[in-house]
Formats: sequence, structure tokens, C-alpha cells
Amino acid sequence: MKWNQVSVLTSSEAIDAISNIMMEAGANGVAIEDALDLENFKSDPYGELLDIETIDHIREGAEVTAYFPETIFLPEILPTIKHKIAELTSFGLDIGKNELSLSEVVESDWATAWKKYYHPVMISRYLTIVPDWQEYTPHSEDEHIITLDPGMAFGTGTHPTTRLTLQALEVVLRGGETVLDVGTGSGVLSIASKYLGAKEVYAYDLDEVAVQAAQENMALNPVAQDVHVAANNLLVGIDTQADVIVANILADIIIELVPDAYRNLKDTGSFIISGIIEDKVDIVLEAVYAAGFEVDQTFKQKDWFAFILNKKIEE
Ligand SMILES: C[S@@+](CC[C@H](N)C(=O)[O-])C[C@H]1O[C@@H](n2cnc3c(N)ncnc32)[C@H](O)[C@@H]1O
Repeated sequence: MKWNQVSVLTSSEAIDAISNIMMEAGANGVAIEDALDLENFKSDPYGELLDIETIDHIREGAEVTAYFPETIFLPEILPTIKHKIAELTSFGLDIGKNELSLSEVVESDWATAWKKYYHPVMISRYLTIVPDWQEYTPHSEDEHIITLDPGMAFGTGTHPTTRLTLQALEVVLRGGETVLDVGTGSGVLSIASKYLGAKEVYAYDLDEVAVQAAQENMALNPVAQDVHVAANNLLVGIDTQADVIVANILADIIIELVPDAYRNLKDTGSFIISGIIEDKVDIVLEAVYAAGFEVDQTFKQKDWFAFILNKKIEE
């Protein structure tokens, strides 16, 4: 699997803010090199192990490197990232050189580096996502704990698109439904669906790494043991009558999915779509109206939109 690496040369004081911006934009993790730490390291007896050449460019300040799965379309999110970093100066933060560079990397040892930035996320009164390696005590009996180790798959729960989708699932699920989770990533939406009362859940992803991560996460959550996880391209070749179809994928891929979602959805069912950046709302809505859907509810967080759609049934 390939990853897109986005690095920003900045100042030490902007590290946390820039890391947050990257995680909110969908990074699976960030790695940080801070000249202040390196100074300490160089005076460390083991400092000789460090290849000083490689850190020459961060002799001053710091470098935040974020890793995005190749399924995230960077041209769509980079303008927002740049804008948000530039905005930090208005909060009085020194953003240093603010030089941004891109490259492609292959899966490597960064895989676990991001874990220290991943903490429990309270999605709502009913759903909290807790990293597998953290202790957490629920605040009430209503609070369901989704235990996750997303590994290299998308779906830590921290991304606005995942949050919006979870909120939409809370609205439509009443208990006893059949759910199709298209582009399951870490499996977070399937696990939440089971907690919210779904009877049968089918989770699909094109990416084998995600399929494996989702299977492992089902095993971490007893409620989701019977979720059927499989590799599949969207709903191609699937023939199920579902009460709920949920897809948190890029806008252009959602448009491809729409006809098969219509075919697999009961007349009374709900189709939840998320992952839609503001600029793409119009083309997605055009495609869903053309297929025979209407919008029931709209959800928005920052620049991201999600919709609950119903079939438009003529009286
Ligand atoms: C934005 S992530 C969403 C993950 C998770 N469902 C969530 O809400 O956090 C989108 C997922 O869709 C998967 N995906 C992309 N194209 C796909 C396709 N054609 N068929 C199935 N899955 C696909 C990606 O591998 C990725 O895991």
C-alpha cells in the first residue's frame, strides 16, 4: 500500500496545532522532528547513531510529517490545510518557515508512530471510540465503547466525515436493521451499527489492508463478532435488500455507487452518504436526485457534508 506524505517545516511551538490540522484532514498519523529534541539527542551518549545529514534541514524549528492513505485525494484537501496553517498566525503562533512538501511513501516504520496522538473520542452520549491500547471508564451505562486499532486503515473516528456518519447512523437505526457498510476502513461504522441495534451488518472494502483491520476490530468488539467483512468493489455484484446503506467515501466514488445503492435499498430504507467536501455537494446531489433519491437530513461539520437520503416514492 502506498501513502502520501505531507511535510511542513515549521516552528516548535506550532507542532501541536499543525498535527491537529493534519489529523482533522484525514491523516492516519503524524511524525514529528523537533530541533529542540534533536539538540538533546546529539548530546546524548548514543547521539552518534544519529545521521546528522538527514536532519540538517531542521536544525532550527521542526518538521511535522503527516501520512495520508492514497484513497484520500490530496488536491482536494491541500488548499484547506494550507489555509488553516496560515491562519495560525492570527492566534499569535509562530509558524516558522512554513514550507510544505509532498512525496509518496511505501508502508514503513511510521505505522505505529502516530499512536501516541490518538486518544478516546466521544462521538455522542452513546458512542465513544477508544484505542485498543488505552484504559477507559465509561461515564454512563448508555455509553457504548468501540474498541479500535485502525492500524493502516482509515477510520480512527477523529475525522469529521466519520463523526458525521456516526451521528447519521444514530438517527436512522432503531433496532433490527440490515446494514451495508461500503468502504468500511477500520470497521468503525459497522461496529457502531451493531451497538445501535442493527441485526445484520455487511462490511465491504476494496483495500485488503482495510478488510484485515476491520476483521481484527470486529474481534475486539464482542457485539460485532457476526459482522460479515469482505473485499468488494463498492456494491458491485451484491444483491441484498438493506434497511440502511452507509458510505463514507470520496464524492466521486459515491457517485459511482449511487445506482447499486438504489438497487440494494428497501423502499423504506435510508442511504447515508458522507465524505463530501463542500465544493462537491452539487454534483453529488445531482447524481442522487437523478437516481430517484431525495434528501431527508443534512449534516455538516467544518467543510464536510453528510446526507441521509430516502427513495422518492411517488404517491
Ligand atoms: C474515508 S474511508 C472511510 C472509513 C470508515 N468507513 C469511516 O467512516 O471512518 C473510505 C474507505 O473506502 C474504501 N474504498 C475506496 N474506494 C472503494 C471502492 N471502490 N470499493 C470499496 N471500498 C472503497 C477505502 O479503502 C477506505 O477504507
